[in-house]
Formats: sequence, structure tokens, C-alpha cells
Amino acid sequence: MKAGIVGANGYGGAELIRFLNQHPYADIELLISHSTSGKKISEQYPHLRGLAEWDIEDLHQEGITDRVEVLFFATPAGVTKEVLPSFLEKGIKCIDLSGDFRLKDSESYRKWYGKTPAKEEHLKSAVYGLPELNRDSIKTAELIANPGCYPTAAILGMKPAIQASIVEAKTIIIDAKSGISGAGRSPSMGNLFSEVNENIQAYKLCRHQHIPEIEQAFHELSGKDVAIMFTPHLIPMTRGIMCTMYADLTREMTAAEIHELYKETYKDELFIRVRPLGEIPATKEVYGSNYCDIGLSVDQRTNKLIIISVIDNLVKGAAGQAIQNMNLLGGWNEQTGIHHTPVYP
Ligand SMILES: NC(=O)C1=CN([C@@H]2O[C@H](COP(=O)(O)OP(=O)(O)OC[C@H]3O[C@@H](n4cnc5c(N)ncnc54)[C@H](OP(=O)(O)O)[C@@H]3O)[C@@H](O)[C@H]2O)C=CC1
Ligand SMILES: CC(=O)N[C@@H](CCC(=O)OP(=O)(O)O)C(=O)O
Repeated sequence: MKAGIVGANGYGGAELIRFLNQHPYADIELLISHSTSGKKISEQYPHLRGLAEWDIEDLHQEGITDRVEVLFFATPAGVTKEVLPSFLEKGIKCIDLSGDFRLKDSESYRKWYGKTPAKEEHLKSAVYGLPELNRDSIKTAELIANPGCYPTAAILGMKPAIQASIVEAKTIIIDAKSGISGAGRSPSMGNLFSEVNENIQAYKLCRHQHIPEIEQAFHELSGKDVAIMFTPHLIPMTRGIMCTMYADLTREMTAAEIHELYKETYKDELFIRVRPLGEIPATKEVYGSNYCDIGLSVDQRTNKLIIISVIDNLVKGAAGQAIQNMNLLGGWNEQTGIHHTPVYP
């Protein structure tokens, strides 16, 4: 499959290059960037020297659409919805890493992103690209809205419990932490080493753009309108997301019973590792891989379920998941090109 990346010089783009470059059924045909066209990708990312020597090209040129079958958009929300439709209309499969096509309700997008939403027809046809939720629809999608990094960890962590109605969905609290690469490569004061190092900072309290995305998925899983509490924190590491989630149990259950439910729900999922009872997953244990690792416990005193869900934000939270979606489009094994052992230590 001939593949291209718009926004190739960002972190999401670089991670897509890492996976596409070693994918047996996909070839990189086109790398596009806004500010670095005319340069080589290896100038932007010297770790790619000798491995990826493609020139970065400009979006606005003749004949682009004839060169690719699938196009990844690793561009910011608000930008993708402007540039993607012309490719979609030419029959190119589009996989968007931004939040532009994830929310079905355009007013919700307007409220949480503070931007004009994409066209209704595109919001309607877009398939939310979380394979563990929507595998069959992804296989035939024209436009895939790759999930956000926090929602990936949160939804995968809570899915078995919500689906089986063992928790009161409205009591779910998500305490989330992310490494700084989640903010992308564009420099800003908040990303400076001196601001991030030896520091933990909560941000976007009650107004993070991933709140409606998580609620949308929880609604699909439970059939109920769900309002969640979600608080993200920036922590001094490069990659990784941990969601620590709490919810009231609807009845008394042991951790062993819930663990069985989780194992059963995910028994055929290649990228979900439900850890043995008593083992608590850490971000380093999924670093550089497409795994989502889940651990759980029950606090008998408060009758609450505690779930710990970890991913690498750039892999299962972005580029790895996008490749998993491309594999579904291609009818290939989902692990193709992304079956890596986590980098440890
Ligand atoms: N980082 C992460 O962990 C995750 C990121 N995402 C999403 O993936 C997308 C890419 O993120 P990430 O790679 O981290 O971000 P970066 O900031 O690292 O890269 C953004 C890319 O978008 C391009 N871009 C920015 N503004 C414009 C514009 N006005 N027109 C055209 N291109 C533009 C940039 O190109 P140039 O420099 O040439 O302007 C750059 O290539 C975003 O939507 C992000 O929200 C989703 C999940 C996780
Ligand atoms: C650490 C950090 O800043 N993370 C980003 C999440 C990045 C992401 O998933 O992006 P989407 O906007 O495409 O969903 C944030 O909190 O906004």
C-alpha cells in the first residue's frame, strides 16, 4: 500500500515513519510538512540518517493524489479538517491523528476545541479508530479518526467494567499522567526542560478536549449519558501515559472475579495485556510498544474498583494505533509492523 504522511516532521509523523519504514506491505511515497518542505526528513530527525532519506514536500502541488492510497494526517486539530477532505474526495483512505473527526456531535467539538467543526457529512462517515471497540467498521472505513492518547488508555481500561455494568459509570474518576512528547515537537514555554523537570503539573481542569471523547465512548458502551471527572497531569518523562481510574461497584465483587471478566473480554486482543492479579503496570513496561497494559484492584472498604491502564502515547496513543488501523484496512494481521517488544529499561 502506498502511504503518505501530512505533518511528517512532528513527533507523530516521525513515529509513523519508524513503523512504515519496516512494514512489509506499506511503502512511504510522500512526506509533507508545512514549514520544512524542500528539506530531507533526516535533517529534521538525524536518528533517521541512512534509514529514511526522503525529501519533505509541499502540500500544494500537482499530482499528489495519484501517488498514495493511504494518507496519515499528523497535523493539529483545526488544520486537518481543512486539508483532509480534498484527499478523501479523491478516494484516498485517510487516517487522522487529530481530534477533528472523533466527536460525532459538532456542537461538542465547537465547545471543547473552541474551533469550527468539520463538515457534518465527514463527521458522520468517520469511524472512531479504536480497534478493540470498532474493529469491523474500521476494516471498510474511508476516514478513520484515530483516538486521542488519554482516551485510548481510559477507554481500554474501563471497557470491560462498563460493558458488564459492574460499575456506576457516572462515578468514574480518571486521574491521568502524560510524558511531555504528548504535547508534540513545537516549542513552547511549558515544554522547556526547566519547566517540566522535577515538576508535576495538573492542567486543563474540567476543560480538557478529551473529556467528551471519553464520554462518547462510555455512552456507546453503557447506553447511558455519562459525565466523567478527568484530570490530566504533565510529568517529567518523555513518553508514556498512565490512567488511574476509580469507580463505584454496582454490587460486591472480588478482585479475582473482575480480573476474570477482564481476561475474558480481552482474550483475543493482541495488544492488550491484562496483568496477573496483584501486578501493577508501569509506563516503562510498554515504552516504544503498541501494548496497553491493565492492572486492577478492589478496595473492599469503599466498594470501589481501581484500574491502572498504561500506554506509550506515541504508539498505542497515536502512530502505532494508526498503523493497526491501516493493517485492518489492508486486511493484514493487526500486528504487522508494530509487533515490538517494549524498550526496557
Ligand atoms: N504527541 C502525541 O502523543 C499525540 C498526538 N496526537 C495528535 O496527533 C497530531 C500530531 O501531533 P504531534 O506530532 O505530536 O504534533 P507536532 O507538533 O510534533 O507536529 C505537528 C505537525 O503538524 C504540522 N502543522 C502544524 N501547523 C500546521 C498548519 N497550520 N498547516 C499544516 N501543517 C501544520 C507541523 O508541521 P510544520 O512544523 O511544518 O508546521 C508538524 O508536522 C496532533 O493532532 C495531535 O493532537 C494524538 C495522540 C497523541
Ligand atoms: C501532554 C499533552 O499536552 N498532551 C496533549 C494530548 C495530545 C493528544 O492526544 O492530542 P489530541 O488533541 O489529538 O487528542 C494534551 O493534553 O492536549
